[in-house]
Amino acid sequence: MRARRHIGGGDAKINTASQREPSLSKLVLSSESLNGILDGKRASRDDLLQAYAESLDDPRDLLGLAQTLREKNKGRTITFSKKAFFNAINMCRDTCSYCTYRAEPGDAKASMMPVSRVRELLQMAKRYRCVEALFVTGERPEERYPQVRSWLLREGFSGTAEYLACCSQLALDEGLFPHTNAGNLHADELHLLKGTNVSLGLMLESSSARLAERGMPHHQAPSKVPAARLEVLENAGRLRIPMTTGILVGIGETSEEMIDSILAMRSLHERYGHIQEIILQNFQPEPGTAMGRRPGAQAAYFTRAVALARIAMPDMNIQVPPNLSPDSYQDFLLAGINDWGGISPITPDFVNPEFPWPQLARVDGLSRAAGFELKCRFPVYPEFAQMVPQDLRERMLPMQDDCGLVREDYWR
Ligand SMILES: O=c1nc2n(C[C@H](O)[C@H](O)[C@H](O)CO)c3cc(O)ccc3cc-2c(=O)[nH]1
Ligand SMILES: C[C@H]1O[C@@H](n2cnc3c(N)ncnc32)[C@H](O)[C@@H]1O
Ligand code: MET
Ligand code: SF4
Repeated sequence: MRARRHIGGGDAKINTASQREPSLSKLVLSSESLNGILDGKRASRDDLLQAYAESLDDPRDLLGLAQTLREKNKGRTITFSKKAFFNAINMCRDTCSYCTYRAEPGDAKASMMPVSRVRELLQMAKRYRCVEALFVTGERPEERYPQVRSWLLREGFSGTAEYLACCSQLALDEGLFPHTNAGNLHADELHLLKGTNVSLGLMLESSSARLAERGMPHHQAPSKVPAARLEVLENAGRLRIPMTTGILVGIGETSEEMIDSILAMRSLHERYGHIQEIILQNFQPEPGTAMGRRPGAQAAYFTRAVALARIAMPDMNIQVPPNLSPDSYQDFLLAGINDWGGISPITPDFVNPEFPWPQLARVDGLSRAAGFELKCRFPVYPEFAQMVPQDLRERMLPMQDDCGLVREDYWR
């Protein structure tokens, strides 16, 4: 027997959305398991597999439930981070077949940012009233390239982590808040960076070891073996570091593997309580890479992945970057997201350089038209700020509003 239930009928809070999605105001969930989740039951693996399978015929229940859970837990706020992207060192020990970020020493796009250039860009970022300094590097570049090691030594550092700690301190001194994603780091490196970063990032990408097999995207990327990524994320949990993680959708995983990846992130958070947000990144083929002629993640599949993440983790912060879906990103507001991630007024997305950031005014307008209020957050979400060292937290106070977000008069 299938349970039927009406939710949200006549509820003023979903009026705007129902203008875009007329079915929502009289949402009927036709499966018993979805109704249970709506009532607060934790979604099981079978629930998610079934919800996905049923959504192939008609996605409305899946999306309706995701949107309702989002509203219940996150209200009508959509956040973003006003950031500058520091392409710190883009040489990399690994080679992922989707990646156009990595460079060989001597390439025109090779980057090793001297501390002096980092400081200049920080000052410009501050003039544009950015809040976040996002530091990104390849995977342990000095282990593969002697040129990188000797450059680091000339700059006065024994390795990439030490260099990043110095860059992060500079960011704090210029009034920005660092968030570093340098790939897999050892526990002592995580500990070092916790001292200067309000959060760290490490994409799980996928929990499927199959993707590291011959002919698959992570075959030449030992750091992307799921056990290795999960170990770093666990170490970060033991160190109580607010972590951003996420998955890359559409790189050859099955829908079952995509669901297992979502569950792997949920399990980490249930054990350590430190996953502050989950990024769902849709694969976009980049010219010149091994996967450059593959199709990008299919929009309908990706949207289901977003909704499943919300259903698996009703109160998680869930992010989709707007630049990778330039014509349709506003649709993800109705699939359960509550964050747009970093948007930069001054630097490109070095990972997907073909995809410029949208203008803030446009993101603001589209969010508002869908019934959501755009707010600027720090690279650490308010509910995770208590995990941040006291001295860093104090630096946030003057820029902070009553909710722990960035004051309007600072960023607008
Ligand atoms: O908030 C984050 N966003 C991260 N992002 C998202 C990024 O800011 C953009 O939203 C996407 O690159 C959009 O293309 C990354 C994007 C990359 O392409 C590569 C690495 C990252 C890493 C992070 C990260 O650690 N934290
Ligand atoms: C920094 C993050 O960027 C993502 N990433 C790397 N290459 C691509 C691509 N072609 N399309 C989308 N995301 C990508 C990965 O998830 C990586 O972890
Ligand atoms: N190399 C790191 C990773 O893949 C971070 C940057 S990827 C462009 O996790
Ligand atoms: S995605 Fe990260 S690990 Fe993979 S090749 Fe690019 S820089 Fe290296």
